[in-house]
Amino acid sequence: MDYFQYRDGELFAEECSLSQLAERHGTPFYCYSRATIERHWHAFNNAVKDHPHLICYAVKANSNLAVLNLMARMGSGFDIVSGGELARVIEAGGDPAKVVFSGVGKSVEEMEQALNAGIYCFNVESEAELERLNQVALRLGKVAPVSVRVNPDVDAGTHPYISTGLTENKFGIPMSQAVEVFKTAAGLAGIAVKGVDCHIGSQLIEIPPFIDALERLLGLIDQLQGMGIEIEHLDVGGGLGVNYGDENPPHPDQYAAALLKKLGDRKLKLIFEPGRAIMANAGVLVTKIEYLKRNGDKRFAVVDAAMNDLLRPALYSAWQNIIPLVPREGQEHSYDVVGPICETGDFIGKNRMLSLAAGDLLAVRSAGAYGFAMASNYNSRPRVAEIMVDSSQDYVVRARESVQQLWQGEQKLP
Ligand SMILES: Cc1ncc(COP(=O)(O)O)c(C=O)c1O
Ligand SMILES: N[C@@H](CCCC[NH3+])C(=O)O
Repeated sequence: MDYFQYRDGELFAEECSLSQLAERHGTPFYCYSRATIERHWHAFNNAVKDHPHLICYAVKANSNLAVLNLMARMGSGFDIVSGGELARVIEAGGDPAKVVFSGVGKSVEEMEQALNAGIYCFNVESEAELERLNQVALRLGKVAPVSVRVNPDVDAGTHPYISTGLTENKFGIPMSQAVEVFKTAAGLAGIAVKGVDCHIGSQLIEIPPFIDALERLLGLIDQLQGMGIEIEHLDVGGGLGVNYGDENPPHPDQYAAALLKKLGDRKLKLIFEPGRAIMANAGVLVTKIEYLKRNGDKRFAVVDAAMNDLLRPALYSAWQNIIPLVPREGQEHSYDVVGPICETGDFIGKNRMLSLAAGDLLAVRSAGAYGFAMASNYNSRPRVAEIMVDSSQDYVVRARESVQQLWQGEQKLP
């Protein structure tokens, strides 16, 4: 079921015409579908409903307060990577007691903030971080709940920029050092060992790398339990991929079934940190064609959205589908869809067969995750509006930035 469908020759988001939204709110804008977000979250949650678990939505994928608030209403937990994300979760009504804190560079201030908020667990990524966390916790008279992120050294088979589970990546503690680090952790008065976690990469479209990682982690957990170090939960990270084109990733049901089978009769609580799988296909970026131009044989559609609004194509050569809001009859040509930014890498899509005219509106699909969240003001471009549709209602969940906001906080010399 796709909540972004053509009706009478026009693309809708749920019960809202995207062209009408463009007329009312201007372009470019992100549009998210509430029903899609909820369906994707429940797909994950239902996939493990018979096993103790917590879905911790990865806030980095899309941290809009309205999105986080929907998660909170469904009872979701959150995976955060900064104090800013923790503040957003709390502001959105999320429960800090369901927050796991990932990331290799937690500052003292972020540790204090998270300890005072009473988060569920710190996903610790190095021995140095463990020592710092211990000291901060002791100073505050608290005990920090900790899971150690282990780097299982498996090849996730994804883009090198979004692979995280190889020894050459900066994330986690190598498997060979894991037992020692757990022993250290168990002996620290400010630390309570709770779990083991990993996250091997993003946009994984096959199950075997997840299972390889899980096997290694279970071996470690069994070894730790044999040493008297009790492990309550296993956090398997995020990373489940989505269809941008024809990837055909496993459904959360298949993914969870494979994990649960491997888990056997172990009583570990399972934590998942999905980001993309919930948000990517719950959003589109709507943009208008400013100009069509030809340089020799090459045709360009110059649109009003750019790499500052959607970075994935420029950063990872990511492919996202581009479709017209109102398809027109007529000759198709191969276009590069490019933005107004002064960078050769500023493209949204290349070699797309489309029938276009200046002024047409296009939707870039699968833009709900790592879209607005990675937006910048490069070329002094105000960040675009974000709209959430809920059936026939639309809500501006983030207003388009004004030009004045661009220099907020800046000062000229006296
Ligand atoms: C620790 C951690 N958890 C969860 C995620 C979310 O990943 P995804 O959006 O691929 O589900 C990421 C990002 O890759 C991550 O680094
Ligand atoms: N931002 C990336 C994913 C990175 C995942 C963060 N750990 C993307 O758009 O695909």
